[in-house]
Amino acid sequence: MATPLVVSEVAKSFTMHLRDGVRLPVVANVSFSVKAGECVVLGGPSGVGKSSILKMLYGNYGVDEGQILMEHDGRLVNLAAAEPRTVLEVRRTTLGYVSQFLRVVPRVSALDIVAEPLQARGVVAEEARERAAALLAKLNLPKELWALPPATFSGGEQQRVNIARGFITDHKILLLDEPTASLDAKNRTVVVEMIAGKKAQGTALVGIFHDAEVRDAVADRIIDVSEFSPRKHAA
Ligand SMILES: Nc1ncnc2c1ncn2[C@@H]1O[C@H](COP(=O)(O)OP(=O)(O)OP(=O)(O)O)[C@@H](O)[C@H]1O
Repeated sequence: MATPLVVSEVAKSFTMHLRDGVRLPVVANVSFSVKAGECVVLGGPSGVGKSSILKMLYGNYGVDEGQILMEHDGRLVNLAAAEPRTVLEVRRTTLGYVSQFLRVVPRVSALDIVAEPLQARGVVAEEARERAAALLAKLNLPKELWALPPATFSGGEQQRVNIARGFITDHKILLLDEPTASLDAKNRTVVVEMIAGKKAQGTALVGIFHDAEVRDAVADRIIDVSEFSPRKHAA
């Protein structure tokens, strides 16, 4: 499909249960679409709702109104209304996510953490590990770390393991939450190249990048999330 992701009139507010159920509107009328091979960056000031939109797109946050349409397995799925089982199925094969921080699994090596999403899609262990090793090498993770669980790694080392895990599959839609925040200039450049590679393969990307240089290097379009501020719509 030429447009793998269509977001239509999505609205979200948080209910503060510890404050007498006060409702805090965050975004309203969020509408945009992302074409195959395009990288859309969510911009705007701190607290405007960028991460909340990304979490709704991944199905981590519920959606009050609107639709999040994704082409999955030859059909259209509205992730905003999908059953948890469907959300998990879409995540396995269509929708990838690189979070800001690695979720460390005790006793599992960096190499196996990176190889796991491929094995979950049926690739044999040896090939999955080879591809994981190639990505870790590309991201300059020292080889002596590959067999170790990343719990003791530095912030930038953990982030590179996380990026490798998110980029190893060929998901058609990839969400990136500040993937370069803890990286040095050399590795930021590697990630910019990896994003360009995904675009060339036809992946639709949505990301948050606070680093202006990275943002300008990867973005085809920047959406100012202030446009979706409920206060703006009420005015
Ligand atoms: N789980 C939550 N419960 C209550 N309020 C939340 C929750 N998540 C986010 N918010 C609120 O929603 C608003 C938007 O937060 P969000 O993290 O989406 O902003 P952001 O644009 O990503 O900010 P930043 O650039 O600082 O990361 C903020 O006012 C925040 O306090």
